[in-house]
Amino acid sequence: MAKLKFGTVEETVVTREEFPLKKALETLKNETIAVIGYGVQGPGQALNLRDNGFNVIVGQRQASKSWDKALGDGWVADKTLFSIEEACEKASVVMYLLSDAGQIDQWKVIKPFLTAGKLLYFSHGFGVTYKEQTNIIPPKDIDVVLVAPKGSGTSLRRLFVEGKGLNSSYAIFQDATGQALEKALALGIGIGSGYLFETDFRKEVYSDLTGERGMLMGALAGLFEAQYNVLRKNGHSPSEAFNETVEELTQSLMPLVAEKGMDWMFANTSTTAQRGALDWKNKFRDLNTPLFEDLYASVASGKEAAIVIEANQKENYRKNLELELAEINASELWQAGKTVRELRAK
Ligand SMILES: NC(=O)C1=CN([C@@H]2O[C@H](COP(=O)(O)OP(=O)(O)OC[C@H]3O[C@@H](n4cnc5c(N)ncnc54)[C@H](O)[C@@H]3O)[C@@H](O)[C@H]2O)C=CC1
Ligand SMILES: CC(=O)[C@](C)(O)C(=O)O
Ligand SMILES: [Mg+2]
Ligand SMILES: [Mg+2]
Repeated sequence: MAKLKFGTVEETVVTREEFPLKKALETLKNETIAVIGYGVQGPGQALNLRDNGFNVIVGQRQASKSWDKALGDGWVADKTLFSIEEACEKASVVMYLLSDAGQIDQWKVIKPFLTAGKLLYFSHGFGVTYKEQTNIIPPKDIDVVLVAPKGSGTSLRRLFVEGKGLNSSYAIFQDATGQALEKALALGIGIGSGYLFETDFRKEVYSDLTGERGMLMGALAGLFEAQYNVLRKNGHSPSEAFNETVEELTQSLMPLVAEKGMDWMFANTSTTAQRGALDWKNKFRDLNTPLFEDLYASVASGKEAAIVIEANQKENYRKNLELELAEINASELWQAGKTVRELRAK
């Protein structure tokens, strides 16, 4: 495993060069891999494994949208597509990719199939870390590992089809067979990860929940709204407010950050922008640090997990979520975005 310097800190990273697909296939050649759940990660991981030549089947609740999606992707009922129970029975590797709430609900169903020597795989540290709330306590005589793609299952699949890879983190919670690490890395390569970063279950879930509630999704969405509203209140048109809040960020500036970092983005903007942004950066950092501290504490205390679990148990959860998303879509900000996107020159 490669030791790479991140700033001054050395970390373990697994590369496709040292763990090529051939080695991954060899490692798992006697395994039947069942991907349980066909929502967002399920399809991405299952299709990449299938295309990479692994022996993979899908387990999914029948009479559901996800079941139909699996059929549409070429999984065949009673051949490669089964009920959750049947798939778990056939499998030696169970990839538990139901929603985190679904995992709690179905744990009693899959647990009897987790017999000695099998491997249980997660893409999140949620279930195991918050065990007081989830009751997900794996039997002692199985391997328990995690490979968590750092992005949407949709991106995992898209990048794979383009011949690229999405990076993932990996962790070993339990090594009953002595082969847990080898198998976890083989699965990580098999699902189409580019590079694999070492972590543990707790760190994965704390950082992931912080990231998605914070910068990656919650903070981003909230800051968009705040700036857009202020511009609109001061008489700017929707297109102007949208362009200066979202469009320029996604189309021009973030690609520069992705390419070569923040100083590179700054270096490619005007001196006027640079001076002002460098000063305001510190104000935004200092004002938001306490909010991020609150967020991390809420994650670490298990409060965020409790909120998710409770919300997901509500009968009308999906419907309410759709209403919330529809409300965002209907807002002037995102309606303006729709028109602006149509005006992108091809
Ligand atoms: N969405 C993503 O791109 C990412 C997800 N993850 C993790 O991967 C895992 C899977 O997440 P997603 O793909 O987002 O899940 P999802 O929310 O798309 O749901 C996956 C499947 O769970 C099934 N399901 C839900 N509740 C059920 C129940 N009570 N009984 C039976 N089946 C049920 C649904 O039919 C669906 O096929 C989670 O641990 C998540 O945190 C990790 C990285 C990114
Ligand atoms: C896509 C991803 O990595 C997230 C945001 O953490 C998630 O979907 O849970
Ligand atoms: Mg997440
Ligand atoms: Mg994530």
